[in-house]
Amino acid sequence: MSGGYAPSPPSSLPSQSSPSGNEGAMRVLTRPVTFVTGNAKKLEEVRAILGNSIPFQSLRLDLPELQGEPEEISKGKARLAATEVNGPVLVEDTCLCFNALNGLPGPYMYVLGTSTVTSLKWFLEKIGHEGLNNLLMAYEDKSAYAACVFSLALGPNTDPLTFVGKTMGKIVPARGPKDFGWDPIFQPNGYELTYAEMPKEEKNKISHRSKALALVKSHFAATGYHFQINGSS
Ligand SMILES: O=P(O)(O)OP(=O)(O)OP(=O)(O)OC[C@H]1O[C@@H](n2cnc3c(O)ncnc32)[C@H](O)[C@@H]1O
Ligand SMILES: [Mg+2]
Repeated sequence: MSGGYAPSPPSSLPSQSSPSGNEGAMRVLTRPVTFVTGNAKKLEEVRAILGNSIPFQSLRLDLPELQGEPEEISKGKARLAATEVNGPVLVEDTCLCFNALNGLPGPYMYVLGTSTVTSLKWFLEKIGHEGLNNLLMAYEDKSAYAACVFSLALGPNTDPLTFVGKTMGKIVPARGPKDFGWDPIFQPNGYELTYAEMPKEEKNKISHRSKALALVKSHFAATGYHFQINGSS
């Protein structure tokens, strides 16, 4: 595990308390939220976007992903992560959706509304940026969107909450550094640069990830979770 917080006490389940008796129930978390991912670049972005807004640490773990609707994949990952960590966790699942493609077969593609959603980790490894472009060769419509579903589970056996962020754009031949997934082939609407060509701070202002995380931050602000970590109040 990495992150700025000391090792956790054994109990991590959220508890309910109402210290003054008239403020309603307040959730006390005895551990920071653990962001679980196998992807170092995602972690970099999440760290940069969250800053110090939520006490969090990270755990590098490649969780198995059940296929299904994006929210179900993300929730499934959160349930596995919460059991693994035995505490509050945040996970996310990202997908890239091609509006022109509908219902390509295979276990790693499924249809969401009118778009085809792919498990791009697998797809990227198999066919690369050029292959992804080629999928759209026969279509004039190159429009696409990047979507991100974060799931927050406060502990094992709790129902995860989901937060969705979406950024519209188009698929273009690869431009820019190739160090993060499909960033070189996604050009967000209103920009002449691909995600990969943009300065990181710029991507983090407009990305699917930052939009979903803005909702996560609002949730934390609105629910008033109280972190009581290692005796701190
Ligand atoms: O452990 P997890 O968090 O699941 O990490 P992952 O790399 O498996 O991530 P996903 O299943 O969500 O990602 C599907 C693919 O999309 C890529 N990806 C995710 N977010 C991206 C982003 O913001 N820009 C470019 N590629 C991204 C990622 O590298 C994978 O190849
Ligand atoms: Mg994954």
